[in-house]
This record gives sequence, C-alpha cells and structure tokens, in this order.
Amino acid sequence: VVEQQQEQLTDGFHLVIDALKLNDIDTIFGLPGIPITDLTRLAQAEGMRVISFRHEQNAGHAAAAAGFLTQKPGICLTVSAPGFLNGLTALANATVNCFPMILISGSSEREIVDLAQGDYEEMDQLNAAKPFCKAAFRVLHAQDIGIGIARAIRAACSGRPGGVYLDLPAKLFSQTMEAEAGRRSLVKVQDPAPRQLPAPDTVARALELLKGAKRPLILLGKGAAYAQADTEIRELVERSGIPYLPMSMAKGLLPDTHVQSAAAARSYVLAEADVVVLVGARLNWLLSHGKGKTWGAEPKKFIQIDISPTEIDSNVPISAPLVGDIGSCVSALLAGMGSGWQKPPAEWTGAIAQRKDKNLSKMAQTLESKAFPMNFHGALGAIRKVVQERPDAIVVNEGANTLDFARSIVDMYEPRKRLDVGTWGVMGIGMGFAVAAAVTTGKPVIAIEGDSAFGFSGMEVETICRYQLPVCIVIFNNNGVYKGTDVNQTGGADPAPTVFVKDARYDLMMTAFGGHGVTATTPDELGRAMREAIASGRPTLINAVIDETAGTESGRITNLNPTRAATKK
Ligand SMILES: Nc1ncnc2c1ncn2[C@@H]1O[C@H](COP(=O)(O)OP(=O)(O)O)[C@@H](O)[C@H]1O
Ligand SMILES: Cc1ncc(Cc2csc(CCOP(=O)(O)OP(=O)(O)O)c2C)c(N)n1
Repeated sequence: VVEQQQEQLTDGFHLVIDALKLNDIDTIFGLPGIPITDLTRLAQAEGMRVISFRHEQNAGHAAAAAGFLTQKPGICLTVSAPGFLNGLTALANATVNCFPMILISGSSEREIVDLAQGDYEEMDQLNAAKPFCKAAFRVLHAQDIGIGIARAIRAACSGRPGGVYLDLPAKLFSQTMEAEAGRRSLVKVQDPAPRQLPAPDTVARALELLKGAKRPLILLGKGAAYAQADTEIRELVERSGIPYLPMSMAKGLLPDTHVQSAAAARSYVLAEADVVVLVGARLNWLLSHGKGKTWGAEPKKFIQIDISPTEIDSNVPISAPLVGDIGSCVSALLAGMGSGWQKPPAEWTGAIAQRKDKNLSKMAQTLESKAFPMNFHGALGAIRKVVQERPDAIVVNEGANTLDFARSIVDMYEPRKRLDVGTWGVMGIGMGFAVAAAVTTGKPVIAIEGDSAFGFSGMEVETICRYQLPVCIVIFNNNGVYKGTDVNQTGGADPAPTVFVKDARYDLMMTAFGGHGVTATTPDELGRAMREAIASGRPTLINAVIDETAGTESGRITNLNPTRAATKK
C-alpha cells in the first residue's frame, strides 16, 4: 500500500524537471551543490542534458548564448548566494543584450532570511536579482512550480527578450503532492513570443520616407539575427538595393562578401547617409548614440524597427518608428514596397563601392603579413581563410585588439555564426559561449580569444574536454592585457599591472585535460592547426604567439579611457 501511495505522489524535484521538459527545454547549464545537486542528478536521469561547469558565470553565459541561438530561454542552474551571485553577471549581460535566459537558483528558507537569522548561504536573492533582469519570481509551493516556470519562460521570450530570475527555496524540492494533481498543475506556454504586427500607418510613413531617400542605409543589429527572419531581411536588402551595415552579431545575415555590404566603407556611409533604417539595432555607444561626427554634419532621418516601444527616441528623434517584431515589420515593408521599388541613385552606391574597394585592397595587403612574431593581421588573415572554408563553424570572439580586428577581418557567411562581447563589451563570455554553441548546434566552434579575455573563463577548458566538444580555441598570446610591453612605473620588482608571464604555454592547459594543445608562431602553422582541429572535432587549444608590441591599449575604444589631468606625483 505504501509503495502504491508513493507512486501516486510527485515532488518539487520532479515537477521542476517535468515543467521544463513540457516546454521543450532539454538542456541545463549549471554547477551542482546544496540545495540543487539532486536536481541536477534527477534531471540527467530523466533524459535532460546537464552541462556542469567550473564557475557559474560561464554556465550563465552559456545559457544566454543558447537563448540567442535557439529563441528558447537558456537555463542556468546554481546553488544559493555565492553561486547565484556568480550567475548574476551573466543574467545582467543577457538582459543588456536581449538574450532570453532563466537563472534558476536554490535559496535559503524565507523564514530565516526574512529574520536575518543567519542561514547557510543566506541571501535575499529575489530582491538582489531584480535590478539586473527583466523579471524575477519565487515559488514557495510545489503546486505553483508549473505556473512559476511558465511565467519565467514567457517573461524571458516575449517582447524584448532578456534575463529572468527564478528563486526556488531548498524546502520546495522535497514538498510532495498527488502525482495527477501535479501533472495538472504544469503549464505548457502557448506562443511565448507572440508576433507583434506594426500599425499599417507606421509602415506607410516609413516607406514614404524611404522612397524619398537619396542616400539610404540599412543597419542590421543583433536583434535582426535573433529574430530568425533571415529570408525577409535578405529580401528587404536585395529588393530595395539599399546598402547595409551589419553590427558584429548580425554579420552573416547576408554574407559579408555581399555586393551591398557597406562594412568596408562604414565611416563613409554613417556620415553620408540621409535616411537610416535601424533593424534590431540600438543607437547606443556602439553607434555613437546616433549623433556627433560619426554621423556627419547633415541631419539624418531614422526609421527604427524594434519590438520595444520605449527604445524609440532613446538617443535621437526617430522620424518613422515601426514597433513590432522584426519578421512582421519587414514583411509589412516588403508588402508595401511592391515589385517596382526604385533602387538608390548610382551616385550613392557607386561612391560606396569605390571606398569599399580601396579599403579592402588596403586590408588585403596587411592580411598577408609574414611578420615574425605574428601580428594581429597576419594571424587573423589565416583564421579568415579557415572560416571561409567552413562557413558552418561558429565563431566566438573576445579581447580588445583581438576583438576589434577580428570583427572586420573575419567574414561571416551565415546568420547567427558570430557570438561576441556584445553591447556590454564584457570579457569572460568566451568559453561559456563556446560550450553553448557546440552543445546547441553540434557545429565546429572557433573561439578567437585575447589572452587576457581567455583568462576569465579558461578553467572551462576542462569542461570542454570532459564533454569532448568540437571547440578550437585560438589564444592571441601577446603576454598581457592589450599588449605585453607595459613597464613597471615604480621601478620596483613587481611586473606592470597589465603584463603576464612571458611566453606562457596556454596549450599545456588543454593537454592537461586530454585535449590537443599546440603552439603556432606563423600564420601557416595557425591555419594548419585549425584545419586539423576542425577535421578531428577534438578539443584543441592553439597558443598563437603574437608580437607583444602589436595593437593598441583597449583596441578601438582607447578613447573611452579617462585622461589624467594632474601630473602631481
Ligand atoms: N524579435 C525582435 N523583433 C524586433 N526587435 C527585436 C527583436 N529581438 C530583439 N529586438 C531588439 O533588437 C535590439 C538589439 O539591439 P542591440 O543589442 O543594440 O543590437 P546591436 O548591438 O547589434 O546593434 C533591441 O533594441 C531589441 O529590443
Ligand atoms: C569583466 C570585464 N573585466 C574587464 C574588462 C576590461 C577589458 C576590456 S578588453 C580586456 C582584455 C584585453 O586583453 P586581451 O589580451 O584579451 O586583448 P588583446 O590582446 O588586445 O586582444 C579587458 C580586461 C571588461 N571589458 N570586462
């Protein structure tokens, strides 16, 4: 009889797993520990893929990248307090970048936390999370687990996607309830990201403005990549004949080699365009807030497609806002354009082509550099060729010079194949994004890493080896943060704050865990090692030796550094 009664019961552990599976979530990125260790074990036993990391921040970045790639919220699972806090940076980064993810953390008992009586890992996590996410929920009763997870999924995916926190106190997991009642309490979210169609008059206004443009430009942001409206976006560009500029994670929506890409003439088109169509791109710091010398002397007119109504007019007045999801907005524009759309004046497209050709031929010479030790351009010239051969590979990229140069040198050919530091410029996304890309797509992953950037998540090399993931890490080893030449200004024995151990052997980190490690000192060696890594599918780390005098401090954003006014010692 007891056994029968047991069979008729379920508990918090199983309800969490059943609720996730009911909503087609099959992967958890996390780090086990009290009170969620058994949840990770049970989830694995119930057929979910549980990827266990060495630091929760990397699990969180993986969950966010999985959200960007799949449009389903990536799940990061952590222990309470310090584990939760470690995941918080990734939750905040997901929210800033509009990636759907849910941070689920075990937590201490409410009655002890609220009386500040000193529980194990005591923290009011729900309130700590709220400033850094789209929404935050706590579940206290087993029968509410279904609705709690449903609310978290919808909050993460609907409207502007983002990070959501879900707080599950330890006691919840062992609560039991009738199995049938438990099943009925689960919620399958219907249409978590409902289409939002633009108002017809806003479409007409936008087309009217675009029709009159002499120097139009389309600017594609990572929202356009996330929207998975690839066919509509390509048709908008090609049918209109308007030159386009992809932001870094929108590269590959159309191949970077596309005749209408204006990326190699970026400064010219931003300064000279008269009407700019923003598609899932914010006029934030990455676009100089839509004003100033970057945007030239002539006032611009902006058409902005965005699912967030309050993004409109954030920095400059938007003449023709189109509020809705990108797929619906672009489809409406295409419908309104009809077939006889007038292409932009040849004077405009010709001027762009001229500048593109000049800049591309100048860059081509630098990519053949045989400098020894390698410089950024020589190494990236080799990587560029490998990515051209394997357009299906996913590129992860972080660093300063390593990031800035790779963004313009390494062409992308397919949508959602480039994952980088995004809106926040956060270092440390590398290995988490690489794990998520490999696990989510099964495709080869090429992580192009500055040596300092790699240091933020480097311990996940063990995770990559443990799951035998097809990740090829290329570390641009120039012996320091930015460059390796900084000198100690106090004359003391300590190394300067930005330099590392010279000629470090990062490749041995990979061999330490059974992967393949190799040092490359020339572009040919680098290219060969990458091709071998991709062909073998084996976790590989290539320690690419880069001239420590190459590059600049902070790459292209050196100007953001405050300047020292006082010279007083
Ligand atoms: N499906 C979607 N439809 C419309 N807008 C979207 C969608 N997904 C995200 N967005 C919007 O895309 C924008 C992305 O901007 P941003 O992150 O600044 O891109 P980038 O850095 O590439 O310029 C955000 O304002 C977000 O609201
Ligand atoms: C979480 C966080 N902490 C610090 C920083 C500040 C920073 C921006 S870029 C960077 C690393 C640059 O060194 P790297 O060797 O990777 O670069 P390079 O050789 O020039 O390609 C740091 C530390 C950021 N952005 N995020």
